[in-house]
This record gives sequence, C-alpha cells and structure tokens, in this order.
Amino acid sequence: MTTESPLIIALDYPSLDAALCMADQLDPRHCRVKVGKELFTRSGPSVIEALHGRGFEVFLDLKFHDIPNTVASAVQAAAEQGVWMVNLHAGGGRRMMEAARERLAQHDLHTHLIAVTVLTSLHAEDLREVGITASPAEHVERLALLAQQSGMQGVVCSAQEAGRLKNVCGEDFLKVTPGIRPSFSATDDQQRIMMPKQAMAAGSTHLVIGRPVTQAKDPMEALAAIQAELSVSS
Ligand SMILES: O=C(O)c1cc(=O)[nH]c(=O)n1[C@@H]1O[C@H](COP(=O)(O)O)[C@@H](O)[C@H]1O
Repeated sequence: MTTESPLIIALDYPSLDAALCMADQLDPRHCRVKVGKELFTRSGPSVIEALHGRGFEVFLDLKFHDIPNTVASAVQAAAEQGVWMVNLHAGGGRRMMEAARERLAQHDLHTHLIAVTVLTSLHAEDLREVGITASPAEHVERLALLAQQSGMQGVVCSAQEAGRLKNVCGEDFLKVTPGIRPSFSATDDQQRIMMPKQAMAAGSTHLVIGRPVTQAKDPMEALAAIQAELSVSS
C-alpha cells in the first residue's frame, strides 16, 4: 500500500511486540513506518515482514557506513526485503554511494536510496570537535550535493536545511527530516529541530517523527494533532 502522507513514524522500540502494538494502531494509508538500529538488531528481518504484512511501506534506517562493497551488499540485502527506503552515510564518500546505487541498478531493485548528511543531534560545536569547521548548514549542503552527484535520490537532513537544499538540489530531491518537534513535545537529544508545519513549508518532503508520538501519553491523540496541523488524513 502506498500513501501520499509525508509522515514516517519511527518505531524505536526494544521488541517486535512493542513495535507491532504501535503499528496496529497506525493506518498504512496515512503514514509510513521506520525501522531503526535497535528494533532491527533485536528482531531482524521478521519485523519487516510483519510490517509489510500489515500493508506498511518501510524505511529501513540502518545508516550504512563501510567500504563500498560491504555497503553495496547491505543495501542489496535491504532492497531484496522489499523495503521502500534505505539509507547510508554520505560521509562514506562518493565511491561508497556509487557502489550502492550501481548494485541496486544491476539487480533491478527500486528501493529509494538516500544519504544521511549531518545528524540532527549535532550542532556546530560537535562538528568542530571532529575537525569540521563549516557550519552544519554548509556541511549538509556539501554532503547533499555529493550525494546527488553519486546517484542518491535524496538525503536525511534537518528541516532547518531543507530550504537551502531545495535551492541547490531541486524540489524532486528527497529531503527526509527527523528532529521534528510539535509544540507539545520535549526536544530530547535533538539539536536542529523544527515544528511539523514549518518543516513542510521549509521544503521537507518527508517528516520522521518518533518520540513525540511513540512516547506520548496518548500516541494516537499526538499523531492526530500533528495530522490536523498538517491538514492530512488521520
Ligand atoms: O536517519 C534517521 O532517520 C535519523 C537521522 C538524523 O539525523 N536524526 C534522527 O533523529 N534520525 C532518526 O529519526 C528518529 C527521530 O526520532 P525522535 O527524535 O524520537 O522523533 C530516530 O529514529 C533517529 O534514529
């Protein structure tokens, strides 16, 4: 089942049961779901099968970053499970991204392949500590252009950079933005955040939302509030 909704709910749970309990309250016509490192490490590919069985398009967020052949093989493995989207780190460089893209093409696999730029949990001081003197926005732009030249269909960035990327990479280049924080939720460990409506207005194509929904007292009420703000179906 496919959806027009920009919402991707991050199922960051410690067990298959907990993740499916949440998924069973969601409607695959109105959102996609994301499986990340914790859930996949605990439950393996069975969580992907279970979510596909419920009609969801799945973003497998394992942020691959390794030598080109290893990443290409991992991306192939993800795509062969039929996931809608998979990501890798743009910081792995051009040859790594090109190898992944070419592997998908060789096997006629059509999973969306996107690259993480600068994690939304980082700010300028964190970059300086690892030797990057550019601002987060400048570094995101540099990595996004490299990702685009390397055949990626889009990037993960913060919504704060989405407008800039719309100008330099174009509207069709996907801007998948986590660090989304509605007015009613805590910042948690995120640094470069934005509210849902503002994030869409800034040029995000997809919004990744986890704890503001999954850790809310009433997750469905929180999701409905976000959908109402965005004027999309619940
Ligand atoms: O690739 C991601 O999805 C990702 C990249 C990034 O820069 N920041 C980021 O928060 N994420 C993921 O997006 C989700 C955000 O969750 P919340 O902060 O709970 O809304 C988590 O699953 C993160 O792993």
